Amino acid sequence: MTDFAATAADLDAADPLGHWPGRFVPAGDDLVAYLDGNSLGRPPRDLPAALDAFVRGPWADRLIRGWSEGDEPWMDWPLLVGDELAAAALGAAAGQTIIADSTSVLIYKLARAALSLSGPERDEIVLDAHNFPTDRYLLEGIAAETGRVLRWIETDPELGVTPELVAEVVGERTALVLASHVAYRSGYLAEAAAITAVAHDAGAPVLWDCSHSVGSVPIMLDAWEVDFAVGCGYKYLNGGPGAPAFGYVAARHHDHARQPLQGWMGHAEPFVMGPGYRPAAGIRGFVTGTPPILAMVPLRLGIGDVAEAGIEAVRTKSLALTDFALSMIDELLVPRGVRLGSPRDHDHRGGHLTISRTGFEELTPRLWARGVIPDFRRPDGIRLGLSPLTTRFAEVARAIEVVVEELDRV
Ligand SMILES: Cc1ncc(COP(=O)(O)O)c(C=O)c1O
Ligand SMILES: Nc1c(O)cccc1C(=O)C[C@H](N)C(=O)O
Repeated sequence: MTDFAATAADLDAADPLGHWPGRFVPAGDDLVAYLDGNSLGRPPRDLPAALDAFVRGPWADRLIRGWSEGDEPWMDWPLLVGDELAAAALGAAAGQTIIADSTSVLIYKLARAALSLSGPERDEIVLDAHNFPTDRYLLEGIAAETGRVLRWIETDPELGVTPELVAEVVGERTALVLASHVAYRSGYLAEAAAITAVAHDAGAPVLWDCSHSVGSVPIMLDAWEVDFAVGCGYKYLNGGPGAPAFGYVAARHHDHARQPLQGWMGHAEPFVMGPGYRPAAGIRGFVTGTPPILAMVPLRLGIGDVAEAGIEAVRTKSLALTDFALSMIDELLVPRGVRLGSPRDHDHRGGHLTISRTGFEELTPRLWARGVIPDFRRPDGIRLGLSPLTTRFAEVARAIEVVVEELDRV
């Protein structure tokens, strides 16, 4: 039998990103393994000082003048921090990304903006039947609001969207395709460039939900000719609970796509406070209300961390972590009746793995009680989220050993 603890120690010792977990605030002594950084990332050690500096500096001193004065007036932050993320992790040129709102709100805004590009003859919204609930629910509402219908991509829940499946359902009635770059359950990594091309061949724009890839898997929005994209700030970007999301709109759509939440901060002249709405030029027209500046302080740190580590190095570590977990799953869990619900090949594997077995719903609280923190996704999946900057191989080894111990106890 393989000595996985020893292998993990070797992998940690040789890991070029091995110092990164030490740059995050340590958890209490009862935490054995945190395998949920794909749901909520960890706080960087520098964060308390950064928050303190922001509160005492720009906020306390500058007060309302902070919006318009200083090196980086807060009015600029949605675009400024958006550009920092675009450079670090999105493969997008400046001027196309904002930080604002939640992912759900940005899905609404950008899906409606995408639909504003076509006429009523394009009456179908194409989406993955197994996409994250908020994506499905939002588009259900948008379809009802705009007199369109949903057309489902019938994905295998243990895989995800493929160019072939998308090609089967798009056509001259397609107004929009929405899909997740990495599937929230299976971790399937979609071929974003190929799927975008399939949608474009049918004359439809694509909105990518990159919540489970941003900060973990390299994204090339410009090169893939993506139209719209969104993603969470609190997962691999470690922006903290409820961190604002990012929204990307390709420059070619700025003059044509209209988003529906016409707030004063997206107005061409917000402080004129005039009678009618006139969108600001460029990506600023996709901002709605006052930007969550305080919440961008941790997000900026997280984006800076990804930039410093390098997204390619992050991806290399991510694949090494999932490779290692897979070797343990195959040797220790498959013989105990566990099934892998995630793709094996690197080209289609995101940053997390799902393992399935009846009884996992009851097992999850027992793992949490022992300080091993993955999450459970119905009907029978335990999701092992392996966030490259914060997860050690030793944690993976210990977590899977605890799963084995708990399975053997039953
Ligand atoms: C694919 C995907 N989209 C969106 C969200 C969340 O959106 P929000 O932050 O608005 O809750 C999540 C996770 O919660 C997700 O996994
Ligand atoms: N966003 C979450 C939240 O606000 C509370 C608890 C969990 C979450 C999640 O991140 C769910 C997650 N997007 C998922 O992939 O299941």
